[in-house]
Amino acid sequence: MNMKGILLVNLGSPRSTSVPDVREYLDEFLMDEKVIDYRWFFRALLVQGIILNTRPAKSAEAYKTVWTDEGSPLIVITQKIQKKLQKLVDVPVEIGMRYAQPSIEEGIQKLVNQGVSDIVLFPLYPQYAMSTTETVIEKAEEVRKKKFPGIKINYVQPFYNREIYIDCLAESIREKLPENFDALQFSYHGVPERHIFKTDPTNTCNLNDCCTRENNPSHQFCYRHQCFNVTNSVIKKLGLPKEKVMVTFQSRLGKDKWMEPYTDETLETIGKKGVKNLAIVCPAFVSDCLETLEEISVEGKHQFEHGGGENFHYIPCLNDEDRWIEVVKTLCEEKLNEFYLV
Ligand SMILES: C=CC1=C(C)c2cc3[nH]c(cc4nc(cc5[nH]c(cc1n2)c(C)c5CCC(=O)O)C(CCC(=O)O)=C4C)c(C)c3C=C
Ligand SMILES: [Fe+2]
Ligand SMILES: [Fe+2]
Repeated sequence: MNMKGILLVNLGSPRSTSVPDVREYLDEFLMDEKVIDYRWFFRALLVQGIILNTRPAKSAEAYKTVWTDEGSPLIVITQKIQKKLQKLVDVPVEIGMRYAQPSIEEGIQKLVNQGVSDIVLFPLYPQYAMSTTETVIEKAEEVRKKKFPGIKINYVQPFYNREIYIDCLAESIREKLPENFDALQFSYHGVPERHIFKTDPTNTCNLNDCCTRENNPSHQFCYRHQCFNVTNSVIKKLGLPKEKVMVTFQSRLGKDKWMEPYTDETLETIGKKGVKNLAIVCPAFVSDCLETLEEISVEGKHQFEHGGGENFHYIPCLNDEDRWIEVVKTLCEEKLNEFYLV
């Protein structure tokens, strides 16, 4: 029988906080056609001609504020998930990053070296997006065809609507919610609106009410729907009234129209509208990273306080919580078992 293994894939971080390492990372990341979806010439003009002149120095400073002795939080947490999962399953578990190191190719190579030929690859993103799930699968398929034509890869699908995940997220939030809060803000990583239209094979999403309607055919590929779906399912489990909940989108880059409302603008204004005590959670990320630890916990807190808010409470990601590792195990095992059916 073929030997099986698991590859956990996350986004990736720079090798270090030095400006050249951050530049190299941003170059690989932003030159991905699934992230900045312009034609090569215009993408290169924007990324290599403009963004890489100024952004690496700014991002390097931000990375320095979250970096730990062990390295980037995103990588360190992914390694912790790997170690905990390895204790629960009897097949090898490795990690790979979509950008920088350890690469998806390195992760697959480590599994192959242990005799694995049937791989369950888990993109660690709850919601589908062209710039996350889709680019991971495309890259893994490219690597498989070029370097490992004899192996099989079975992909764990976005799990935004899986009850085990929603239960886990809701419980994690419930434990960390402060006693008194005026609002709970769900801040998801944003994407340009164009990305949603581009990946909608049904052409039925208009980024309006349809994203919250039941059974619209575009939901499988609509990041906006999947964010609302997570929010609604979680608040139902928590028994929170809708009036106390906000959904916003963070981390926009460039001049395109990104999904609204924007997290930073919301944080600047809600204090004056009476939200003095705020809890905020970021369910587009399963592990804490630059975008949660710096953009939300530090910058977001300043924005909120600047706009008249008083108590800002950041709720960490699932990271290596035991109940989340159980969810990862279940989702991987479902896909491992599918190999027996083929
Ligand atoms: C056009 C640009 C970007 C799109 C589209 C995008 C989508 C997207 N990203 C994540 C998750 C993460 N992004 C992270 C950092 C980050 N993202 C962008 C740009 C886009 N992301 C940039 C330029 C950066 C780098 C940092 C910076 O300069 O601000 C991270 C953190 C990485 C880390 O090392 O900690 C994550 C995670 C999702 C989920 C997503 C679409 C849904
Ligand atoms: Fe991003
Ligand atoms: Fe939609």
